[in-house]
Amino acid sequence: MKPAITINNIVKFYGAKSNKTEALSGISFNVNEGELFGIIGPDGAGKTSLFRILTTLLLADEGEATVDGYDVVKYYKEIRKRAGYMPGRFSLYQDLTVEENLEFFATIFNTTIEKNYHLIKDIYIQIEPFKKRKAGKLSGGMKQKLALCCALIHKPSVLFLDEPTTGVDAVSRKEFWEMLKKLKQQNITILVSTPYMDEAGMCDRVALLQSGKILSIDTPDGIIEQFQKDLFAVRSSKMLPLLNDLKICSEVEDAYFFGAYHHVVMKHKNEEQQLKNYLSKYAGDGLEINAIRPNIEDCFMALMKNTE
Ligand SMILES: Nc1ncnc2c1ncn2[C@@H]1O[C@H](COP(=O)(O)OP(=O)(O)OP(=O)(O)O)[C@@H](O)[C@H]1O
Repeated sequence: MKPAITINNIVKFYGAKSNKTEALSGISFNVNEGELFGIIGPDGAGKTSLFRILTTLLLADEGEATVDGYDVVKYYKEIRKRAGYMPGRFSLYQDLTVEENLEFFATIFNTTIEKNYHLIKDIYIQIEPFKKRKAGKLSGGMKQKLALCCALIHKPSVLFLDEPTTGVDAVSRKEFWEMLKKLKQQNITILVSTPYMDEAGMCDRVALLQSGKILSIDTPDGIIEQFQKDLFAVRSSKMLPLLNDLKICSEVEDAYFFGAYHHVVMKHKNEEQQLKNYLSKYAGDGLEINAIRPNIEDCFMALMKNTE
């Protein structure tokens, strides 16, 4: 399969020599044509820096990258025609209406809303009733839909979406991913970043990014399969002392809060009985110990622990 994006050993620093931040430490990976590829990482992982380099808004200090076959430095003008970019913040003109924002983005790309309406139709009809409303007065979910329409209006072949679902409610987040799946069917390559691990499952492949380094790249199932340890969800009515006890248990590799439970990673296989014995003092406090399958967040936690 032909890569739509190639990233080869990209390094990015900020600040003067004495106070340097290494935002990206030699990142390399490819995104295939028509792929929905997710970059999952917490705040400060380097997601925005990478997006700005790929969309030709920032120069890397080392390495090369191409988008749609074009080098991001030499052929930046070509890339600007071919890439759609939805930055995390400030992509809309708050004082322009919905309609005016869309018209503005169509005009700067020398096209019209009519010409590419088919691309945005499914998304735009959801905000059309509010087309006379100023963007600044829209809800988070509506802003997100409008920003996506604006990024699509010039018919890009590659779409860069930087944290499009941050600060958006759970229903709108789900709807947004459904929209991305539909766009993928139109053979648009999508690189999307998110701090929400639960969104990883919606991507064809994901890269887990932490402190400018890639911890793993694989399909969501592939990442989960790499997790080879026994994992338990544990709870009782005394969650804090329970966590403290788990953290000092010699058989436990890691223990952390996870919703209503603690997730407990064991050092060795088949030690459920040892865990039960160790936690027996919580038997009268509604102790529950369930063996579970890891999710992406567990994998991320384990990978981060390995790089500490
Ligand atoms: N202009 C800048 N000057 C100095 N440091 C910067 C600058 N931009 C980013 N950084 C630092 O580089 C690192 C990566 O930031 P980046 O914004 O790329 O990450 P991110 O994953 O997008 O996180 P966030 O969602 O918080 O923006 C962080 O440590 C950040 O503080």
